[in-house]
Amino acid sequence: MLPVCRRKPRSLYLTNYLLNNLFPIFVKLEQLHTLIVGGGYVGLEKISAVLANSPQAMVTLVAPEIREEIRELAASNAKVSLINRKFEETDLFEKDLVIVATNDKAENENISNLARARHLLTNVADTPGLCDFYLSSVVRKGNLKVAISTNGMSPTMAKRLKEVLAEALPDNLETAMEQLKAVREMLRGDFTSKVDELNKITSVLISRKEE
Ligand SMILES: C[C@@]1(CC(=O)O)C2=NC(=C\c3[nH]c(c(CCC(=O)O)c3CC(=O)O)Cc3[nH]c(c(CC(=O)O)c3CCC(=O)O)/C=C3\N/C(=C\2)[C@@H](CCC(=O)O)[C@]3(C)CC(=O)O)/[C@H]1CCC(=O)O
Ligand SMILES: NC(=O)c1ccc[n+]([C@@H]2O[C@H](COP(=O)([O-])OP(=O)(O)OC[C@H]3O[C@@H](n4cnc5c(N)ncnc54)[C@H](O)[C@@H]3O)[C@@H](O)[C@H]2O)c1
Repeated sequence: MLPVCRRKPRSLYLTNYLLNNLFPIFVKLEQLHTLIVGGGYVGLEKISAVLANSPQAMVTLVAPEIREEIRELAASNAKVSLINRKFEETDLFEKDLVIVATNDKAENENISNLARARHLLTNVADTPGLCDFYLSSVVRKGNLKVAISTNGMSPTMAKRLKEVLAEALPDNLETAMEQLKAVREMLRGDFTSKVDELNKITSVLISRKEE
């Protein structure tokens, strides 16, 4: 009989990871303060991505010119503030994350250096080499969220894969997750026996090829 939980030796995972060293995390943006610098097309793309995932995120956006769509987002969201001028270093005070998206490459680098000196996690939209983190393409099915990155190689590929995965993942996953949550809360016993039980119940989800 196959064991319920058959993990590959860790070294095999490590060889696969060598190509892409990004560490994926899921961030609670409503507990942080995000600064976006730039209010053009890319500023709009980034604030839309932030709010689509974290509608309660606290966001400040600074730019001398701010697109109308961003103004509309801010008008309907009390946690979004707009500052209508060029970036100043004081904008970095009390921020946790910074997304830099002006159309001035040298200024983007300057802002990223100031942010880095303050140990702020920074994304510079036009320069992957200056980014501490990348935004990802996101597939959402209820509580399930799958984030995709191509290691900066092709955002278009990430966007397409999102569409493929959104279609491939079944819609009833939410019900399955709710039931598993209920089982998880009901299970008694030590941690190991709970993990064994949950793995047994979910083994039907994985169709393994017999070796
Ligand atoms: C996933 C997504 C998330 C989001 O932004 O929310 C995202 N870009 C998206 C779309 C997109 N961006 C671009 C195109 C045009 C076609 C193309 O170039 O492919 C399209 C496609 C489109 O819009 O259709 C242009 C582009 N993007 C970057 C550069 C600079 C460079 O590469 O040098 C340039 C060239 C600028 C120029 O030439 O002027 C850089 C980055 N873009 C990233 C994320 C990070 C890497 C993600 C990864 O690891 O895969 C990274 C490194 C930094 C970052 O921005 O965080 C979002 C998909 C949303 C969705 O799922 O619908
Ligand atoms: N990462 C991505 O997904 C991606 C996609 C496309 C383009 N880009 C790059 O992003 C950059 C911005 O593109 P865009 O289309 O948004 O440009 P845009 O011209 O539409 O907007 C530029 C914005 O930057 C603001 N700005 C300029 N100087 C500023 C300063 N000192 N302080 C604050 N704000 C300032 C302007 O007021 C304006 O709001 C370009 O360099 C482009 O190559 C990145």
